[in-house]
Amino acid sequence: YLVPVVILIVGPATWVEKFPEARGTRQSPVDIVTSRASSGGSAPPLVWRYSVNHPRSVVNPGYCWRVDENGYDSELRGGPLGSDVYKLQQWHCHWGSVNGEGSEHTVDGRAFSGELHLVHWNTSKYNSFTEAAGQPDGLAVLGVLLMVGSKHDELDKVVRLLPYIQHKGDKVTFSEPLNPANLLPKRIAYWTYPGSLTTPPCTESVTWILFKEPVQVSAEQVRLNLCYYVNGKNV
Ligand SMILES: CC#CCNS(=O)(=O)c1cc(S(N)(=O)=O)ccc1C(=O)O
Ligand SMILES: [Zn+2]
Repeated sequence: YLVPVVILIVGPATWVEKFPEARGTRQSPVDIVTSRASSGGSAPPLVWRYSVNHPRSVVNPGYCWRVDENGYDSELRGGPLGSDVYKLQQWHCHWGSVNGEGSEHTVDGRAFSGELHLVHWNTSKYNSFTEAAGQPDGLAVLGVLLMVGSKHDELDKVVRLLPYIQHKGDKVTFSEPLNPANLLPKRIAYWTYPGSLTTPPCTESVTWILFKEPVQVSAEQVRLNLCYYVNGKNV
């Protein structure tokens, strides 16, 4: 008695069929092999400024949760970004289906419980986020590795809203003051490399800046993210 087996192959292995960029030469994420990283030499300091008191929207785009900055002003400059100034467009989080895995980047083969991405676009050279997202120097993404530890109060301003965006396309707007700078680690040492979006269209338009120091989130905050992921609600 043969049981019909249907194997649905989705995910990175099939992306190249629909998104040719996915077979490029600067694809992300990568494993950071720390022994092969060169020192930053005389790169200028990386500096950022974010607006705090403006309405933001939390959206369920289907691959995690995303906070839109709604065009309010901000600046990221210096470090590997040359003389260009970048502006924060959105920030989002990647979680795994079980604790202890879920980050996109790994460090010496080690995965973390999640990874926060703050997506900025080059306002010195381009007129819109969409235009910048198609250019090799168009985007700069700050990556923050997440590990289980103490509760993260700033991130909790978003995590507590997740029950209201349980399905793909759901959106909730909030006005509580929030400073994205508080999502970053205290020690700002980072690895940087030219890469791509980690999900389709996998465009090779991202200067990745991944902070070395993980940030702690509580087990409950991981569980809250997982429960929506595990129940197939794609948050
Ligand atoms: C036009 C265009 C575009 C890409 N948008 S994004 O850069 O916010 C992004 C960035 C990333 S990531 N993980 O590379 O930062 C993932 C997903 C998205 C997305 O919303 O599609
Ligand atoms: Zn991301």
